[in-house]
Amino acid sequence: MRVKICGITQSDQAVAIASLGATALGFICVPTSPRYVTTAQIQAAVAQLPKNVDRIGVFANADISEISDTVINSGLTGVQLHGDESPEFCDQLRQVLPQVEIIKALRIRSVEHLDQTTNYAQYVDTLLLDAYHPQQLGGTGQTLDWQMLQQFSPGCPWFLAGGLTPDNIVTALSQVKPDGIDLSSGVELKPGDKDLTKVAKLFEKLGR
Ligand SMILES: O=C(O)c1ccccc1N[C@@H]1O[C@H](COP(=O)(O)O)[C@@H](O)[C@H]1O
Repeated sequence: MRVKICGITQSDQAVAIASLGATALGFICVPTSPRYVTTAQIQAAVAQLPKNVDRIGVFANADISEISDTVINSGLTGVQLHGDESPEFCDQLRQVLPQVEIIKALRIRSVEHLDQTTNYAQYVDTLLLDAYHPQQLGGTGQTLDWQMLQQFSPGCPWFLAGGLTPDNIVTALSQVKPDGIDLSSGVELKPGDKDLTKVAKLFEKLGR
């Protein structure tokens, strides 16, 4: 199972988290986020990472040229679209960045909202389900209703996100069978400052 730790702002923490076992690291490219990092900061972190660790840039309602410039200049291997991007937008982005993993994040309000995942499965590599928050786009620490996701099988690989922590991950994975998990605020001291003790506890709980 893939394990993505998101909201990395410091190169030394990126290296430490990769060596603890993360298979992907996420960098927030949304300027309003307290976890926002510049292209130069991503470049500095990425330069020190082993090649087998995926480097994902998180965007929300950015235009294709901005995403493409950031990917090319910082060495990202994937993009996570966390805003209101349409399936057509995902398809256009894929034409521009054919080698880059496209992850569409959907913020799920209720079981009915799960239906929209079918519109995206053919245009993206991976889906990511996050909890809905009326004011914030992500990094909220709010969990999804895991029971509602017991039968979830979108036709492409998917990440479970939203309020996951070392303390609730075993319960979450006893109910849901995603291809990957994504954690941010649940392994932080404060926004953008990862707690390496919590990250180590996560991998211990995962039996790795
Ligand atoms: O973390 C942020 O600040 C952020 C800002 C804008 C879009 C997405 C963001 N984070 C993503 O939110 C989910 C869940 O985070 P949490 O575990 O509930 O704290 C995660 O995928 C982050 O990539």
